Amino acid sequence: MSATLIDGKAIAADLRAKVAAAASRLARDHGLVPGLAVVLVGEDPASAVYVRNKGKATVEAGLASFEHKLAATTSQAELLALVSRLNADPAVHGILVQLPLPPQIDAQAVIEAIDPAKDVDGFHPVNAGRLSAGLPALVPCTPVGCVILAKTVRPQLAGCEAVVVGRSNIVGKPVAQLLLAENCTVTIAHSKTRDLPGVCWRADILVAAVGRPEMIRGDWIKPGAIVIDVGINRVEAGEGKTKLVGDVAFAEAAAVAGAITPVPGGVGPMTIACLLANTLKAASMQAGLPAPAV
Ligand SMILES: Nc1nc2c(c(=O)[nH]1)N[C@@H](CN(C=O)c1ccc(C(=O)N[C@@H](CCC(=O)O)C(=O)O)cc1)CN2
Repeated sequence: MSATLIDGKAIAADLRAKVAAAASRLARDHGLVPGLAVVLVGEDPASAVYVRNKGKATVEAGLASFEHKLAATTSQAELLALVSRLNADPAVHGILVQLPLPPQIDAQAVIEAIDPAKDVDGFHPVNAGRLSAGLPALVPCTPVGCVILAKTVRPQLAGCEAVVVGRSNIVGKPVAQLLLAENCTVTIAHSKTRDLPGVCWRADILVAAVGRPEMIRGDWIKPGAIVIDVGINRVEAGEGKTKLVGDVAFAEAAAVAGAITPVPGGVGPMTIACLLANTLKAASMQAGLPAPAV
């Protein structure tokens, strides 16, 4: 392996510590304790772990955590009623409904029911629109984490060729917008892209957010590129065991890239750290205070 390993766990810990320090100043100077409500519907084991980790990280950063666990049979109307109560609750500054949701619930309707000012996931069309217009917004956590990680290697991204593989509303599109805001030349590639290896090979910064285990091979990567792997795929590891792999074939890619994020321990931990930062920002904005720099 010749690439520098980008240590998402350490960078996320540093961001969480900065959020905790800013939260403590907010409480001391303004008596304001940012509150984050996380809603879990159903018993998906991975989602339950993520929600538990979010609650723990929230409390550790000195923020208030409100957890709502609903049965897998919860109706859309029941979930919308809870969102409406959280929108009206002054102790709740951020609302996150864990995805995926059970099939009887229309996730987009739920996202659109969240007050955009409390939308710490940054998924509401108002926030998505503001991001694409270059206006201040609550920005999705995983994409912000990707850009922070890339900038630890190359603080000035202006002029870089960036290729984002994946066009989801949650990662692909917002990360492309953020890279554009950094003055990168951005290509969004997807399942219908012709010559995907050739497109990836153009990238100084390659963001893989396609959700297919180890799809991006080492010989698709330009020597020296920064590779940010958003994929978290659980695959068979033999003898009845499983392991997590990203969307990038790590060992192959690490032999040619300049820097690369591992899975686990890369982008994943940044998602929760950026969620805390968004909650702090949302609480400050709702109180008419400037967003603390973290
Ligand atoms: N409402 C939302 N739902 C989901 C989001 C989101 O941002 N908002 N993202 C993902 C899940 N997610 C947070 O919710 C998340 C995923 C992964 C990690 C993480 O730290 N992963 C570790 C590995 C964890 C493991 O062992 O399984 C890592 O990559 O090191 C944190 C948060 C979908 N839903």
